[in-house]
Amino acid sequence: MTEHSYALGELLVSKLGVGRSTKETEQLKKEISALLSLTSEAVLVVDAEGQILELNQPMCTLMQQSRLQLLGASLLPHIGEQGWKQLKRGRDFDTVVLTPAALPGKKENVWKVRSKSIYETDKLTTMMLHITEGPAPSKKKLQQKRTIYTFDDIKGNSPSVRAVKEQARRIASGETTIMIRGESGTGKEVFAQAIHCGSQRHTGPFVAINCAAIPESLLESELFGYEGGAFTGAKGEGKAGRFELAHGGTIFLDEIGDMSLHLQAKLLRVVQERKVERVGGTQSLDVDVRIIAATHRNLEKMVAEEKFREDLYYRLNVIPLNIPPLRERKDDVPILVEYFMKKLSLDLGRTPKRLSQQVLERLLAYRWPGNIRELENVVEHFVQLEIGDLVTLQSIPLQLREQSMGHAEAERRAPRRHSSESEEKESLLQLLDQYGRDTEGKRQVAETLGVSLPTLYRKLKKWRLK
Ligand SMILES: Nc1ncnc2c1ncn2[C@@H]1O[C@H](COP(=O)(O)OP(=O)(O)OP(=O)(O)O)[C@@H](O)[C@H]1O
Repeated sequence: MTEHSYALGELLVSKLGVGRSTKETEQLKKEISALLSLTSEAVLVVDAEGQILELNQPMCTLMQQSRLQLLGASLLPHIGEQGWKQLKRGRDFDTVVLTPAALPGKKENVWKVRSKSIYETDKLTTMMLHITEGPAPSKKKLQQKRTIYTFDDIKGNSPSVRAVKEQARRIASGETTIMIRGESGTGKEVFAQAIHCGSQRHTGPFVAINCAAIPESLLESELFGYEGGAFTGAKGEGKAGRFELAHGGTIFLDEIGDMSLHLQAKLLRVVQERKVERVGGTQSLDVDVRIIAATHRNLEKMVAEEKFREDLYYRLNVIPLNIPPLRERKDDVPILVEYFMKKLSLDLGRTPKRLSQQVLERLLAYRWPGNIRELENVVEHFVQLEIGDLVTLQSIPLQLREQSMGHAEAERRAPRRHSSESEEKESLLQLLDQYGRDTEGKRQVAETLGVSLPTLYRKLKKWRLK
């Protein structure tokens, strides 16, 4: 036992030892100290105000302070007022996930705290806390658990979103092919999922494929499957394509405008006949699928330039659904912020934070080139990195600091905007200027926009910004 652990919280014993003789108190002191030193788990005792009465060495290591510094100090600076309230609200042995005040090099970690409270005539006197530290669950992990979106999950109250939701609800129950148009991150896949859920096919599979994210050479076999031995590296037993996998359900063909003319021809056959032929195969398989396609590209222009087949365009564009970009429905920003704040805080075991008026104004003035996906990322940044309860201008991400402009300025610039495509180029240029054009800069731009690095490179190539 160390010299310090003998000190064993004079404070603790002075509380627990009330009414005992000095000898008994001394004995109790030693026993508690010995007990805590026996475990390699981090354990802490606090009083009803959060003052640290006793703790063991593993707890000191976790808090990165010496025992002398911690004894008698308050726990509140380490877990925040909100964290303390959460703990006091929790029931005995519940696990409460708290964000510790940033410890050097451990910004992303959380504390899982189990507690046992001691009362004296209904009044809380002491709390025993057992703490384990671990990484916060990643957003990716949480998204893997994500269930499929329904219309109720599509947030936003602006007239344009209400209208498109209403239109989507009406067409969901049919079998018609749908073309969803909208910039990256506006929620095209979210709408496609909601339509699937609102259709007769909701018990069948929803299969999505991003035609821009998969190299041309692999896309064909991904979509249509292949027979064993069709090419070098092909699995012996062959593989079903996404169309086969979507049998009885819905297939979502994202970024359809990025498909090569060769594959467009193959796709046309499936769209017309609902039959697929695996690569290297000779038989046609019937597939019962509803097709929802999506793109952010100007397909009409592509058809005029003979980059997209006209016949396929008409086959796919039976019912067009246009999702407006976020900058055209700024009324939705506060609603979406609140929604993501609640959802991500819950997912990540954090306490929801409020936004200062200035931060809200910045969010409203920003142009959101990455749309709702970017907004979700910004809110996640607040949840993960802001320690206090209030998000202030100091903790907003870089792109909001430098790119946003006042309302008046935004209004003044609005009429000069061109098509959404050249908007995209302009936004990319701004972000590249901001983060730099080296690999790290590009990685940050991709993260800001919520797209993968290959997608960003594709966009840069498209706009000759490489
Ligand atoms: N109306 C909405 N309500 C709630 N969340 C939304 C809404 N729209 C989009 N999202 C969120 O934004 C994220 C991006 O949406 P989605 O993947 O559907 O965009 P997209 O338009 O298909 O993008 P891309 O073209 O880049 O594939 C989703 O993960 C979802 O969390």
